[in-house]
Amino acid sequence: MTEPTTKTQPNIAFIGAGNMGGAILRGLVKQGYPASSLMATGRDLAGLELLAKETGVGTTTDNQQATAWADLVVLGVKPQVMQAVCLDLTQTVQTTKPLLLSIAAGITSDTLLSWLGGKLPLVRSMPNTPSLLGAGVAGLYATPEVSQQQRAWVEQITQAVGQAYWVEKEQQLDAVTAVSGSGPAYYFLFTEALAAAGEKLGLSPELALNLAKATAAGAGKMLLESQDEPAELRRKVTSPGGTTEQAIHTLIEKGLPELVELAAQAAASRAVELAEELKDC
Ligand SMILES: NC(=O)C1=CN([C@@H]2O[C@H](COP(=O)(O)OP(=O)(O)OC[C@H]3O[C@@H](n4cnc5c(N)ncnc54)[C@H](OP(=O)(O)O)[C@@H]3O)[C@@H](O)[C@H]2O)C=CC1
Ligand SMILES: O=C(O)[C@@H]1CCC=N1
Repeated sequence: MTEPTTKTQPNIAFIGAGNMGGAILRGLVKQGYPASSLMATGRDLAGLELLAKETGVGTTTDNQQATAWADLVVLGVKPQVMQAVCLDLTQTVQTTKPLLLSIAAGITSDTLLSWLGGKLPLVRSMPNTPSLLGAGVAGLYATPEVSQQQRAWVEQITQAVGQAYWVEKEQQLDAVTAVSGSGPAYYFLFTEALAAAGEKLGLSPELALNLAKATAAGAGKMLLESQDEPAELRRKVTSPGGTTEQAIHTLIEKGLPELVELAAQAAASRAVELAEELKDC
């Protein structure tokens, strides 16, 4: 067995560097993480070449080779291919005992470890794509085998691309998925809908989209930077008897809060379903 390393900047292999894994990897490179300590794998050689050119990281189609080199292995493939990827890595990880970091929705640590051949230090993370811009947020859950040093690695990497929050119970990651993992898509949908509404009110498509996008970005910045709670920020836009009041009244009367709750419940339920579907496939 390899001795646990005390490195402060571990070698990190991304097994799959697509939308999410690629966002974290690019975020790390932007934050100055040494490219020589990063490696990405995939099946598409041309895509890997482009990634290597853009970021300077090492690339390979050989998952075992990347895993054997790494102190920390990010499992960044889709849930549906995770089992095959893990089974192929069993011997390597049981020999070198790296820290595993799964970003897959749903799949539990028990299932992942059963595919990886038994006990290993494993963290499950639920990140989101704004990580690409250093504006991500992730929920993290660690299995008992994860050392303090390994927790520190995960925090360092996660905080290089955004905020990191540990959860006590693994199940809570499904709620994190429903709120922040999938969440960017909800805000994008709202922006699309607001832009479409602007068009219907007579704006050009370009202007309507620019207004909706800039408003989402400005509101997001206020949410992060203001001392006020969201409800207070909303109150400050809402003049009594004014225009906002009418819009907010319509959104609430037509059930936006209930709709959001239903959507989040659907996402969390899907995470549970995915875990069940994939457990024995
Ligand atoms: N997208 C998101 O917003 C979020 C996604 N996640 C999770 O991240 C994971 C990946 O999702 P996402 O990034 O969207 O998916 P993508 O399809 O964008 O990325 C998956 C990557 O895996 C690579 N891949 C597929 N098979 C293999 C293999 N056998 N060996 C190595 N690499 C492989 C693909 O590259 P190639 O085609 O070259 O093989 C691809 O780049 C999922 O488990 C998802 O639940 C979590 C939070 C947010
Ligand atoms: O849609 C998905 O399943 C993944 C997980 C969270 C965001 N994207």
